[in-house]
Amino acid sequence: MKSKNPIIFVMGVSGSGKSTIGKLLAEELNLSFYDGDDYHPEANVKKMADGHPLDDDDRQGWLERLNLLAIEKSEDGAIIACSALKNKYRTILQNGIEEKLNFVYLQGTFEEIMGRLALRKNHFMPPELLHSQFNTLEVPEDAITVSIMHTPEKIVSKIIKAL
Ligand SMILES: Nc1ncnc2c1ncn2[C@@H]1O[C@H](COP(=O)(O)OP(=O)(O)OP(=O)(O)O)[C@@H](O)[C@H]1O
Ligand SMILES: O=C(O)[C@H](O)[C@@H](O)[C@H](O)[C@H](O)CO
Repeated sequence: MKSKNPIIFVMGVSGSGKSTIGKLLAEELNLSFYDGDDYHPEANVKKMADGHPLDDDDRQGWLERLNLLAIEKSEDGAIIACSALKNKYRTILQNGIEEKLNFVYLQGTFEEIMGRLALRKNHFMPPELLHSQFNTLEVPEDAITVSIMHTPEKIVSKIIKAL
């Protein structure tokens, strides 16, 4: 691992496993975990729950909050789950941080992820929004990319090896 206390963003579309993998990775690395979903304003959560995808304007303030969180945690390190779908969103997350952030991209196909969303219970995000998540996604070129089709433990060990 390059840095002792890294800031690691676990990114990908809804249902790719950001919360599941992020929490486990945080345990393994003894770092705190923050779920980007908890930083959305209420209006964003309501919009998604009502079946409407967020747009760039909706995401702006949310990404700025997560950027501030990353700055605040730059000494201690942290694992942050955030969809970070577009290149320009990832640029917002990096603002004002000298050291390059680590992005881990959880890669899965529409069918693989839809299969999991269909089974997931008690979550505000409707599976119908997965199409727009994929349409918005700009696959990162310089992220640690791991297939979601392994056990969470295996995914985490692959990430740790790649860091
Ligand atoms: N590697 C895995 N193998 C099997 N099931 C998994 C794996 N990773 C996650 N899951 C399951 O897939 C579903 C989606 O995972 P999770 O909620 O962590 O995704 P997410 O990216 O955080 O979603 P969202 O962005 O919508 O909050 C959950 O039901 C979770 O238990
Ligand atoms: O950028 C986005 O569209 C949002 O962040 C979504 O990805 C949700 O927060 C999350 O995935 C739902 O659980």
